[in-house]
Amino acid sequence: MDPRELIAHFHLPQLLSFLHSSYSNTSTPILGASALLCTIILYTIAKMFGFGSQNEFNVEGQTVVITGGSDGMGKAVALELSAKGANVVVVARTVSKLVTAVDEMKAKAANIFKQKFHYISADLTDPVECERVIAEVTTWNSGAAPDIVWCCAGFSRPGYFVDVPIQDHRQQMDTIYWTAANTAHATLRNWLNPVPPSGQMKTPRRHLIFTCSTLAFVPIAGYSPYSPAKAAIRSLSDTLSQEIEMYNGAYTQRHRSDAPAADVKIHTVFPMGILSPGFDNEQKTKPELTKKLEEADKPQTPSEVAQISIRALERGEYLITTNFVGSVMKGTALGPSPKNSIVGDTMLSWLSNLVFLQVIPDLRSKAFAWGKQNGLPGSTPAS
Ligand SMILES: NC(=O)C1=CN([C@@H]2O[C@H](COP(=O)(O)OP(=O)(O)OC[C@H]3O[C@@H](n4cnc5c(N)ncnc54)[C@H](OP(=O)(O)O)[C@@H]3O)[C@@H](O)[C@H]2O)C=CC1
Ligand SMILES: CCCCCCCCCCCCCCCC(=O)[C@@H](N)CO
Repeated sequence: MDPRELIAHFHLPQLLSFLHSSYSNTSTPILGASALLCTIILYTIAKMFGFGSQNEFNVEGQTVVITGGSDGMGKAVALELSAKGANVVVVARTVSKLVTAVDEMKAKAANIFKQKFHYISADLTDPVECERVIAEVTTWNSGAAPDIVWCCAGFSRPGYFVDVPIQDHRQQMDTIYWTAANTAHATLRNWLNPVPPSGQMKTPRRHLIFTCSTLAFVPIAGYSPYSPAKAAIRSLSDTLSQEIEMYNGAYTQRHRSDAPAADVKIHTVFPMGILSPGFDNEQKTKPELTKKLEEADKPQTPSEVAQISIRALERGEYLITTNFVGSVMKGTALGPSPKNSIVGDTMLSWLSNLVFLQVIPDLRSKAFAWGKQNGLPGSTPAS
């Protein structure tokens, strides 16, 4: 509903008299507790919609590196950030797609005279290539390190565990986990390099962003080559979000001892299905059972996913989901990860844990019924 409509239907005097009549017989402690509860809920809702908070992800004039920036979600992120005034470098292997992405970014730029765009072709499964990318970006950026690095490279090769050749499982770990870990390693080695007090300049907070999948939270049969690599990224993200605090603590003392050049924040985005070239490709090998189990997913366009993720970064979120089902999947697996909001995330996890009491047995029984009905994959079904 349009918020203006809501306001139009809102009659304050009636509401006040209703509240007065319902509370006139209530004791003071109950009134106090209710007021406190309402305040907490309103505060949480206001926070969730970003009211009253400043932009935690201002990209105007910043230099951003996006791996996998030539296609799908990565390219959509590149276009959004270009429209917001960022300088953008896209990194992937295929040059032709990179050239197109740069042309599209130029067309979307907020101010083409101020912003600059670049591409680097690299296979990020190779850590040496990741070091080269960060060095090349720094040279291109007049000697300054990038301000934001967003790891989007990766694709999914679904299939049943035993049917997928073991080298394909290893390759998924390379393209999903290692492209992200190599990029993070090269980036953080650059960002966290100690700078003496005399060399410190006013540098805005830097952001390292991983792109995961809600499959890192919830298992779905047919994704065994992919989900473990995404779960590993989530674990890396959680560990780094703690480890980085040591550097951020040292940064507060930069006036008197060696410290990194800037404060650093880690984030991870967990999309559901994205209608990308990668998605079209994975549909070709995806088992029918997997398609059935992920029926609750209504894939989003790359630009929707990019816009929703950027808005969440602007609110300063850490683990980011892009729709309701994704949030429920996160809620059941939140565990020890840092929260975006203590009240909101705690309530979400209670709700999700109740929902998942039913969801996991349901997914398993669907798999069982599938085998009973269709037999082994590739074999002739019983008549
Ligand atoms: N599509 C989906 O349904 C979902 C995707 N995700 C994740 O979101 C991210 C984006 O996915 P999607 O939009 O589908 O992307 P696409 O598959 O459409 O594009 C993938 C991008 O990554 C690049 N890339 C792949 N391998 C490498 C490599 N070894 N080195 C450098 N670049 C590489 C590709 O370029 P090139 O091949 O030229 O190198 C391309 O730019 C991925 O991490 C994916 O796992 C998460 C949830 C759902
Ligand atoms: C109310 C809550 C109910 C929850 C039900 C759970 C249903 C599971 C949906 C699984 C969706 C998986 C999308 C991942 C996409 C992805 O990462 C791949 N396309 C790889 O690229």
